Amino acid sequence: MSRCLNTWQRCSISSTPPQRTTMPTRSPLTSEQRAAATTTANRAFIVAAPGSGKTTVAAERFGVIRYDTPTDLRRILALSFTRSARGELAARIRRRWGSGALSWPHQALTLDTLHCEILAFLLRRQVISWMGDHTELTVLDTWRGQTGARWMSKEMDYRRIAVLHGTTVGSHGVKITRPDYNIGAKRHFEEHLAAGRCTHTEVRQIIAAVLRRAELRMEVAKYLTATTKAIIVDEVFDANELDLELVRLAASARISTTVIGDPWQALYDFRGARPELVPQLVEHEGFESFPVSASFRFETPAMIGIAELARAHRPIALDVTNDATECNVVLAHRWDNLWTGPDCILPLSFGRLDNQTDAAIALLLDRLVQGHFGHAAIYADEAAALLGLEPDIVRAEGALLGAVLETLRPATTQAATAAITALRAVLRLLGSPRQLRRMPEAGEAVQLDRLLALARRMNQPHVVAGMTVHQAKGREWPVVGLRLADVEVARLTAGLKQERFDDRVLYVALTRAAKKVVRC
Ligand SMILES: Nc1ncnc2c1ncn2[C@@H]1O[C@H](COP(=O)(O)OP(=O)(O)OP(=O)(O)O)[C@@H](O)[C@H]1O
Repeated sequence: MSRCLNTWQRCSISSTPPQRTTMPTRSPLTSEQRAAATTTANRAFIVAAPGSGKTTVAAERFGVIRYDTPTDLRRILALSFTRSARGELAARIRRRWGSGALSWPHQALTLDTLHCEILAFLLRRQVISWMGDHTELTVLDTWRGQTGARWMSKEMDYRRIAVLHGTTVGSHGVKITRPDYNIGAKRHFEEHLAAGRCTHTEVRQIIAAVLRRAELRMEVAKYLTATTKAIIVDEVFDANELDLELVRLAASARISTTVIGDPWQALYDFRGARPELVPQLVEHEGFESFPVSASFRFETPAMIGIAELARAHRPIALDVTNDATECNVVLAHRWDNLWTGPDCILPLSFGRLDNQTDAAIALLLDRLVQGHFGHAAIYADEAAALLGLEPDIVRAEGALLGAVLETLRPATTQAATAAITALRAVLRLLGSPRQLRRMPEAGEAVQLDRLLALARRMNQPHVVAGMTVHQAKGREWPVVGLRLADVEVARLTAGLKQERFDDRVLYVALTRAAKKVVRC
């Protein structure tokens, strides 16, 4: 759960100006990278191949604009689409320019956080009003677990969406277009709104409605112009229509606007990414283009060749390894593809948490992942939240989960059944208000399989981390293993096409390796 803060006061230019720090020395960039990072163009479009330094250039440009105009005290905003991408961009900015680079008012944000910030400003200023006159909202990632929420997949189902009636936020029923956790009953939905509670989806719906109305759009433009000198949007091909509309607004408000991306790496279809709209935006708004072509990631002729073949839509055949531990990481499109692989692959998640037993087993996985790799499993915090637990407390009491893992070690069905009983007791000890209910037979079989999969991995001398391509985006390793379904092998043989989503996933997977990519 994230609290939507009203950041107007924090961002107001009338508040304390940021500390001026000495500009650090810049690292060597290629002439293409330098031209892109230092351009004085007010609208810049940096289009680049994988490993050619998009994030490097984004971080460089952040500091160039931040430190080269000391008289303008408005913020520089580095924007990306997911928390992990935002984290990577912020880390690169700090590494390049020091931690002061992101001191107030300068920020690295997700687009979703920017939407929340704009909404909070509009509510504070009473440009629009929320049910119950809330000016601060609790913005959830999902409706899941909230009163009235259920999984909706049938086209005949209606879900509630947030709309603007005049300048007041209300709700409306619409048919389901994609399956998700939603609220169908007007009463439940509006009770949440009246309590100041919504998800990022409702925030996006309201901001989209605001931007469609000229007088309200003008208020957003005024807010952004008053607070923001420049925006730098990394991975712009992951933007949805609303994100692109905000970019358009910033550019037309004369805010320095830099967008950076590679059309081959657009992966966020589930968030409504519209990569095909980026060229139109760039052309209509008169962005100056800066290609960045030389790749620094690929250290071997084999990797340079694979990246070239992929972009040229030519067939690719990968070597197969029988020993996945020679890889630094193993990637797959879906979590299931990793769990059906060799036991030396330890995937960092089982995927979506559908019930409390899923969540409890995810905590066991977290304990195992922490032990092997020294960091959390993916969705571990969500698992704790679903069980009504604080992630820090779960981690502090890790020995309890460690003991449950030990009961699993014999890797038998009896051991797995005993582990579930032990897990119930541990959740009670940790203070979980939830109880693991008995599941239907099919569900229980899935959970026992998961526990046995954990047990087999506990008994491996070496394990290698497995993650999905979405998690790996923006990152790199020396040797990368891929778990491919037959249909994906066929796609590689046929030659990848940029306009196919599944092919772009394969492209991102192939291009994470510096030295070698193999099938395993
Ligand atoms: N001019 C340069 N000289 C040396 N190394 C560089 C240079 N520019 C980038 N690199 C290195 O190349 C690697 C890839 O850079 P970066 O991650 O910025 O590329 P990217 O285009 O964002 O990658 P991708 O989109 O494929 O994730 C990094 O290890 C980075 O440090």
